Amino acid sequence: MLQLKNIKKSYTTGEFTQVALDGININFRESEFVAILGQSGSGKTTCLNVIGGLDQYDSGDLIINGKSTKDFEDSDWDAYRNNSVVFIFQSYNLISHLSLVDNVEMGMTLSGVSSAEKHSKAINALERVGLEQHIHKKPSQLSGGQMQRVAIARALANDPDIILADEPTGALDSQTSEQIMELIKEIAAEKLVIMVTHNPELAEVYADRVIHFKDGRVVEDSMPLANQRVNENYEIKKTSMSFATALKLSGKNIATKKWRTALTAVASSIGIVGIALILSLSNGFDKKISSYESGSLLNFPLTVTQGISTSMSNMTGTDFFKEAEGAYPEESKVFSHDAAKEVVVHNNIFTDEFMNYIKKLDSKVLDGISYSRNVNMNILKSDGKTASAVNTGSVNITSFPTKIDGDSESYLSNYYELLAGDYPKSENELLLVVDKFNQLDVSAMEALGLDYKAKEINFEDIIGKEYKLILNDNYYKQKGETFSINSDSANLIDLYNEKDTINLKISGIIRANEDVGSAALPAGLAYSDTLAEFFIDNAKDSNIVKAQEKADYNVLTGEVFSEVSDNPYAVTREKVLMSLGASVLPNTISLYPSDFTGKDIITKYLDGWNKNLNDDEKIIYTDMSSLITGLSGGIMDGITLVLIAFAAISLVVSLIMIGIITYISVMERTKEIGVLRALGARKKDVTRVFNAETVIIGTCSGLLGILLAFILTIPINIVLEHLTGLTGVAELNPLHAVLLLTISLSLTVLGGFIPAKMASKMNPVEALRAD
Ligand SMILES: Nc1ncnc2c1ncn2[C@@H]1O[C@H](COP(=O)(O)OP(=O)(O)OP(=O)(O)O)[C@@H](O)[C@H]1O
Repeated sequence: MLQLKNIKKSYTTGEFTQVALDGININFRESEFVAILGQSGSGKTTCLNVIGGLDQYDSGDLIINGKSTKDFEDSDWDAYRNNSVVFIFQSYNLISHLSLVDNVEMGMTLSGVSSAEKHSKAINALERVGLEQHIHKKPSQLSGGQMQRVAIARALANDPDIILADEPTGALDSQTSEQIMELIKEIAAEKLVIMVTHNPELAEVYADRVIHFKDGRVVEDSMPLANQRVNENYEIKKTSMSFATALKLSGKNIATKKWRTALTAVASSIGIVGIALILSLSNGFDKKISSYESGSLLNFPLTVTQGISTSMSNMTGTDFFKEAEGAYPEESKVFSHDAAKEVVVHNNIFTDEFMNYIKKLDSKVLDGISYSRNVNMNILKSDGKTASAVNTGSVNITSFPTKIDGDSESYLSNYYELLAGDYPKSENELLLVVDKFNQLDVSAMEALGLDYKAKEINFEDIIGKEYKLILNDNYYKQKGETFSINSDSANLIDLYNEKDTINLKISGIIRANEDVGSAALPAGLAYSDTLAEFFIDNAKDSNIVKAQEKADYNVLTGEVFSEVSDNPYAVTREKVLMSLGASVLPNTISLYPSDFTGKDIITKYLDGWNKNLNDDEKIIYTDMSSLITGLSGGIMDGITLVLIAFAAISLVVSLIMIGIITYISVMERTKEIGVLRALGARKKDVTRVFNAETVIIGTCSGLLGILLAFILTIPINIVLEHLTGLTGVAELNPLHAVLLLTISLSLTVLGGFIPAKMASKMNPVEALRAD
C-alpha cells in the first residue's frame, strides 16, 4: 500500500549539507506494526515526516496505493495528511485551549464531517482509549499517558490508513508505555502503524517488523515485502476549513486570554470612540444650524409680488439696478451716488410662463411655496339660526405653504405641531393656526363664529366646525347697475342653506414648532391654495366678474374709479376684479428655501428668468433674509475634518497594535499551527484562523467603540445643554455607526494580515518542534 523508492533528503544549513535520508527503499503492508530503530540522527524522524507529507523528499518517489506523489501539489499533500495519515507525537501535540472532544474532532472538522457524526466518532474513539469520563477536560488537566491516549483517539477518530508514531512512549514511564503500546498494537491489527523508537525491547515485544536505520539508510529489515498489492480505488478527498470553524477555534483561543483581548479591544476602540463622537457632534451641530437657518428663512421667505412695488435695491436680490462697479474698490477715489436711485420702483407682471417656471423649481432646495391671492372668497359661518360672512378684516385667512410637488403635510409637519385633529386631506378642509400661547384674538374668534366670550375653548369644540363657501353667482345678485349680496336681510341663513354651496370644515389645529418660533402663518384660518384655485376657476366666468370687466365703476358700490394711478391705496378695476376672483394669477408668491445654500440656488434660478429680458419685462423679488447671514456649514465641515484626522491617528496606532498582538498570537500558537498542518489544514486555513482572530477583535473593538461613544453622548449633551442651552446636540447617525464598525473591522484585519500570512508560511515540522 505504501512504497518508498530511493527516497533522498538532505538539509543545507549555511555551507553545510546534512544528508538525512540516503536512498530509502521500503514496501509497507496494508496492516502491520513496523518499528524503526536506529541511532540518534540516523534519519528516522525525517523518514516519518516524509511519509506523513509534513516534509518533502528531494528525489525518489513515495507511492501510495500505486499512485506516485512526484507531481503532488500543496493541496494534494494537505488532503493526503488529512485523509490517509495521522501522527502520534512524543510530546502529544494537543491544542491546549480546546477540550478533549474538540481536539479529537479537529481532523474531522478539517475534512468537513457533519457535527453530529464528528461528535459520535470522537466519543467512540475516546471510549476506546478509556477516556470517556474526561471528555470535557482540557489537555492541561490530564496526565502524560492520558494525553497520549487523546492523541491516539484523535488518530483513530479520523480513520486513517496509516498511523505514524514518533516515539509515542518517549515521555512516559514503563508501565504507562506498555499500556500505550498495547493500544497501538491493537490498532495495528487493522491499519499500517509505523513507529519510530529508541527502545529495541518495546520494538521486539510489540512490532511485527523491525527496520534498522543507519546514516540515512536501511541496514536491516526483519520482514521485507517484495511485491506491492495495489488498491486501484484510492482517491483523496480535498480538505477545507470553514470560516465558522476558524472563528470557533480562535474564539476558544481568545477565551483563554480574556484580559488581553479585552484590553486590546478597549485600546483599539479609542480611535473609533473619538471619530464617532466627532461625527455625532458635527452631525448634531449641522442639524441645529440648518434648523436655525430654515427657522429664520421661514420668517423671511423670498417673495415675488405682482404689480408696482417700491423697495430698497439691496432687498431685491437682482442687481440690474446696481450702479457701483463692485464693493471694496481698489481705486483711490470717492464716488458720488444718488440715494434716491436706490429705491426701486418696478412693475412686476406675472405671466402663465412665469408661473410654470416657478413650478419647475427643484423641490430639494425649496421647503415650501405659498401663493397669496387678494380674492375675497365668500365664506359664511352659522350658528344654526343665523348666518353671516366671515369678516376677512378681522381674521387672517391665508393659504398655507405646500411642497412644490404638492405635499402640504410634509411642509406643515416640518415646522408645525398638529395640536388636534388631522392635516387637511382635501381642499374642503381648513386648519386653525394658533400662536405659541395657543391664543387667538377675540375679534378673530368672533369673525370665525367661535365663542369669543369664553376664556377658553376645548380643541374638540373647534375641530369639525363648519363653514360654507358660496360661489359668486349664488352670492351676488344684480340690481340695476350694481351687485349686492343675494339676501333680503342681514341674516344670510337662506344663502347658507342653499344647495349649491361648498362645505368647509376645520380639520385640525396647528401651532409653529418651538425651534421655529414665530412662523409664516399668522394666527387664524389656513386653507389650501387648491381651494382658492377652485373658487377662482368658477368665479372668473361669473356674472359679477363679467360685469366688472366691462364697467368703469365699481359694480359693488357704484363708485367711479379714480384717475390717480400712483396712489397705491386707490381702488382700481384690477383690484376689484382680483378680489372677485377674476385672475388666476396670485398676488404674491412666497418661496421658503430649505437653507441658505438652497436660497442661493433659488435666487440664481429667479435671476435666470430675467436673463435676456427687457427691463420692464423683468420680475424682481424681495429677499428680506439678505439681512441675516447664513452660518457657513463649510466651517463646521472643516473643523470636523481636522478633528477626524487627529482621531484617525489613534486608529493607525491601533492598527499597528493589532499587528503586534496578532504577531504575538502567531508566536504563541506556533505549535497549534504545526498540529493543524499535520492534521491536513491548508496554508489558507491557517491564515483563516488568524484572520478569524482579528475579525473577532475588530468586531469587539468596533462595537465597544460605538457603545462607548453612544453612552458618552449622554453626559456630553448634558454639559452642552448646561453651557449653551442647546438640547440633544450629540447624536450618532446609525449610518456612521455602521461605517465605523466596518472601518474598525477592516483596519484590524489589515493589521493582522501580515502575521496571519507569516503563520501560514511556517514549516509544519519546525512549527511542531516549537515549545
Ligand atoms: N530541519 C533540519 N535542518 C537541518 N538539519 C536537520 C533538520 N532536521 C533534521 N536534520 C538533520 O538530519 C539528520 C536526521 O535527523 P532525524 O531527526 O531524522 O534523526 P532521528 O533519527 O530522528 O534522530 P533522533 O532519534 O535523535 O530523533 C540529523 O543529522 C539532523 O541534524
